[in-house]
Amino acid sequence: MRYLVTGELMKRVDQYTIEQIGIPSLVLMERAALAVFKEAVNHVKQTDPVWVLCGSGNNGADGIAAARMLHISGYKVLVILAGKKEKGSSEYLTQLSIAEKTGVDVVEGFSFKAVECSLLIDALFGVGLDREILGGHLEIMKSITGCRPEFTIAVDIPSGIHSDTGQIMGAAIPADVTVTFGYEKLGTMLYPGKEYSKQVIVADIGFPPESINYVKTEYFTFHKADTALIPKRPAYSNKGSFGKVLLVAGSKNMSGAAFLSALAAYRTGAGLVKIFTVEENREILQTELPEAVIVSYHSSDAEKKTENFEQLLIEQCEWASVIVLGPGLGQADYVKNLVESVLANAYVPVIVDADGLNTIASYPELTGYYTDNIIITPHLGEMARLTGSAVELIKKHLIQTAREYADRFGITCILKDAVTVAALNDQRTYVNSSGNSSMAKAGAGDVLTGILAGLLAMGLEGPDAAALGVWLHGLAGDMRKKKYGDYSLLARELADEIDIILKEQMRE
Ligand SMILES: NC(=O)C1=CN([C@@H]2O[C@H](COP(=O)(O)OP(=O)(O)OC[C@H]3O[C@@H](n4cnc5c(N)ncnc54)[C@H](OP(=O)(O)O)[C@@H]3O)[C@@H](O)[C@H]2O)[C@@H](O)CC1
Ligand SMILES: [K+]
Repeated sequence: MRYLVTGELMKRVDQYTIEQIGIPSLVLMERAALAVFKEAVNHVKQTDPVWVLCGSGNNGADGIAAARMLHISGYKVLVILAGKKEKGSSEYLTQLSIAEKTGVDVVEGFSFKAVECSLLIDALFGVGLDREILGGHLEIMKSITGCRPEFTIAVDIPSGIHSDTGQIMGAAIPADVTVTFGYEKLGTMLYPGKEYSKQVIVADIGFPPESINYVKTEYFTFHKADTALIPKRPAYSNKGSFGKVLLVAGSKNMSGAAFLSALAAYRTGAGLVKIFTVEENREILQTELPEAVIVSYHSSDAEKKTENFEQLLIEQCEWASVIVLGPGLGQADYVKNLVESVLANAYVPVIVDADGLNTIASYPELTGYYTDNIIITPHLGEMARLTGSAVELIKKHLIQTAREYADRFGITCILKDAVTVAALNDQRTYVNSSGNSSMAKAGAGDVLTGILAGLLAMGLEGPDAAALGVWLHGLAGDMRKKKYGDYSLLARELADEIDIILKEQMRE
């Protein structure tokens, strides 16, 4: 697991380390600058022109220190100061004084045109950026990016990217590499900041582990080693040992979503998967996935809410150890009865997706059935319908939107986008770092619900299953992309990749 921080949390880590632990600010800064210097020398020769754009805060101070290291090592470096010197932080003034005494070339402002820059070190704004960039700062950013530096290293975070949301604050400087300090910032994990940051290197500059415990960040992501969280399968077991997944899914002419979700639940390790669907789907699903148990109903009975239908549905809910509600249900009138009955009769984890969510959006009173057993998996459009907010606004505030909705109802909300975030019902927030655009395909969401169901069926706790499921789903996409590229992925192949991930996991 990797901790992530907002700008504010990072400042508190700095502060704690400096004030409580006693490591001087300039010592941290020296290590930060050294990390930037080490990256810089990988990209230029001593004769290449290097520019270091510096703001007047501590991000700028990092930049000046890195410039001094390059200068002492014989590189051709020019420090460009933006903003007012006299407003500079004390570290900035110290670094500037050292740079001047060591003979570093320093200019104030930027007035040259059509000159070459082999490497730009961007130290204009770090986590201190807290408002829209205007005036002189905006001008200098435009002029410098207009010179098209061959390679850019961002110090801590690309200048102009908000460290909490990844949003562009008026303008931003795109980087080829971002050297960030201590912990990765949310702003480099979320789009468009993720794209501006490109490759992110997290440099250890000496923050002691207690500093992150002290600030108690709720944000985290996973990496490869975290697949170890997948429950082991003991030898002395049977199909009942690994949980029973009930999929309430599919409608007339829509069986694909139910199939994909069921397949993924089995591939992830569930012992038994049952699909509760309309009679019209019985044959096709039995043919496509004979391993699944099919229980069917007539939509007319669901519409009338007949006693037999209710009884049948209650029996399925009692049988299940986890329920998926929604894939391919459609939006016919009877679906409301179906969704309501499942929500009312389920006492196990329920993953609500797709038309399950659209139904709740159409009948908001159904949120009255939400319990801490509920995991919802909306994409942006579904989230917009649930909250009444515009997609564009949600996109800009992914974490905040998911968090607010999850907290309001005490549920887990997995908000799916190019970077999926999961506001867990134990207050932690997972920000996904796996996955790629080849997964933007029909059916990929159904595979996710199946993976989540499989993990829950095997006994993983709701919040852990939610985060791990999202991670595995993206990892499957990344593995597939490595083998076959960007374009041709089919959703079912994600389920096949899960198979390979689990096999590797067993080997380790
Ligand atoms: N010891 C430490 O603490 C360590 C810190 N480290 C480094 O420090 C960085 C954080 O430094 P920081 O807090 O000084 O803020 P920074 O990002 O440089 O911003 C500068 C100032 O810009 C201003 N400003 C904001 N928005 C603006 C706008 N739109 N347009 C114009 N001005 C604007 C605002 O000042 P204001 O104008 O509000 O007074 C703000 O204070 C961090 O990212 C890391 O690189 C590392 O070395 C590790 C050790
Ligand atoms: K920066």
